[in-house]
Amino acid sequence: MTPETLQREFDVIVIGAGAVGENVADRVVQGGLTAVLVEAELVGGECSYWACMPSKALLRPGTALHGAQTVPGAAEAVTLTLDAVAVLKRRDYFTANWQDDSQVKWLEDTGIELIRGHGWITEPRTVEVVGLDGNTYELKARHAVVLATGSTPTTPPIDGLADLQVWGTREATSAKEVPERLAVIGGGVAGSELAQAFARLGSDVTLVARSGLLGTFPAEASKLVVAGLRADGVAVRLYTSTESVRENDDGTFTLTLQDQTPDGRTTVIADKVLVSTGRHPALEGLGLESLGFEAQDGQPLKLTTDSTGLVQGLPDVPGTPGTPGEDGENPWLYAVGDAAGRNFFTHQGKYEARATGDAIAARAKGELSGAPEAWSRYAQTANQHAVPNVVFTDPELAAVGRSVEQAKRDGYNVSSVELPIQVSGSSLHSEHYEGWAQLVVDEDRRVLLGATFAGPEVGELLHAATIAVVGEVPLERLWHAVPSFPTVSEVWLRLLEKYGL
Ligand SMILES: Cc1cc2nc3c(=O)[nH]c(=O)nc-3n(C[C@H](O)[C@H](O)[C@H](O)COP(=O)(O)OP(=O)(O)OC[C@H]3O[C@@H](n4cnc5c(N)ncnc54)[C@H](O)[C@@H]3O)c2cc1C
Ligand SMILES: NC(=O)c1ccc[n+]([C@@H]2O[C@H](COP(=O)([O-])OP(=O)(O)OC[C@H]3O[C@@H](n4cnc5c(N)ncnc54)[C@H](O)[C@@H]3O)[C@@H](O)[C@H]2O)c1
Repeated sequence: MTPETLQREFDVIVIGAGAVGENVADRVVQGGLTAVLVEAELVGGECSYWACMPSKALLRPGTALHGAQTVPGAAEAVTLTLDAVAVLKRRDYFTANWQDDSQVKWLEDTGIELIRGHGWITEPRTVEVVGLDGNTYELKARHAVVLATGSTPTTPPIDGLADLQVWGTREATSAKEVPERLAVIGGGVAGSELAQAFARLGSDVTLVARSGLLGTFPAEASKLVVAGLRADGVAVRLYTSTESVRENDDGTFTLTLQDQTPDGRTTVIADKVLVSTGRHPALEGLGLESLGFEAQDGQPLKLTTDSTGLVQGLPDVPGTPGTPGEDGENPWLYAVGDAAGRNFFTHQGKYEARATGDAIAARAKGELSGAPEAWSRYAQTANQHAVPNVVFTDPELAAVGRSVEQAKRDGYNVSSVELPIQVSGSSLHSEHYEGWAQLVVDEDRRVLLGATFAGPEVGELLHAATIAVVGEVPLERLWHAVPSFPTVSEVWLRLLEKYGL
């Protein structure tokens, strides 16, 4: 067939069909508008195929086995090692073998149109797509264009690295074999989770972190994860920088590391190197320069959005229809999820998507003008107060809201209360259960600003804290939320008692 140029018009164009883009499109269609999703790869995006789902599928069997190994009676009944082939097979199931048919079916059922190809903005409210079918699409949006393009790994400036075929998180989460020796560069969430997953699958893992591990968490919490990784045989190298990476003749890699010891330089040899040193919004090649946005100081381009996801600072081009006036009327460009650069979590991106989709529909119907009220369905207010975050290592880390330091920086009159988790529920859970919990309190209002938990399976404790933070539940009322006996949640009671209630 001869390639064609096809012109189409929709109420809303969403570029990027990850979990976040899908949710924006869903909400605008529920709001009575038409929507098209433009997707260059797989519908479902990073989370479904190369991030959350496969990484958790790789981790869960190890956590289940370790759980059984730490409970007398069960320990005697289980073997000591995972069946790596079966684990990889289960991971393949959770990624649907990297096929997006079921997600495409959901789009069809929901009334969302899909155009496969790379899209970019050519002028206000106009997106061009080079379709994977060979056609070119010129799309016009009556109401909004939404950037839900996700994020891109940030490559660290390590000598030699740029020339080598190393793993990023995509290669690690979709690995077909377990490497004998794996070196992980980056002590953040992805590095910690994947180091443990591969160690438990049988790799000899070295994890190199230039500072502490999981440095956004309180040290008492992250040190439990360091201990957990070391117990699994991971060589955790903290406060160590990677000077260079070289490929050897036999296809292995040599990392030269610098630590803080006097003659602090060592080498590590690995069969695979995983680089997991953070991500930045995927905003390149989207035509944003044509709208006047430019990257600053050699850093990747970053956008600023308001509480509805509306991109701020869109230059007003006189005489161009569809550009916002100085008072912000006629808004049309939004960014959500990883592309918005605020949080890099699927759940929070989907939350942003729901608010943005509803705001677009409400603005189109004249039901919303200007900025929405905080905590209304159109505002991403939780982004400022209560972003939940679980690290799925074993033990897990779970946090929501402000840390003590953040709360002080934001001008709150802060106190905190901390405890090791030692309740009947934790001792029943497993032998030698080790955990730690912290509440961060706004002393002026006597409400929670944040909470952190560390320990086996504490991720499931987090939502109670999220509700308390979002609900601004006074501590005196929280006292009446009685945790069941004998659950690990009894740590809430101990924390409130220690606080003085
Ligand atoms: C290893 C790993 C594990 C993770 N685990 C978790 C977890 O357990 N829990 C959690 O909450 N978060 C987790 N995350 C983060 C989570 O994956 C992201 O926050 C989430 O995927 C962001 O969703 P998104 O829709 O914004 O972007 P994406 O999922 O990246 O989707 C963006 C889509 O846009 C498409 N696209 C980009 N540019 C264009 C273009 N110009 N034209 C057409 N299409 C385009 C891409 O192909 C992609 O499909 C993890 C991340 C990693 C790396
Ligand atoms: N469970 C989850 O929710 C989950 C799991 C994995 C990833 N994610 C998300 O994906 C994103 C990417 O994960 P990530 O672990 O790559 O990012 P991250 O920001 O969590 O960690 C990056 C780490 O790399 C280190 N680093 C940065 N530059 C470096 C350099 N030049 N040399 C050595 N170390 C360097 C940082 O100090 C940091 O510890 C995160 O923002 C996270 O939100 C979430």
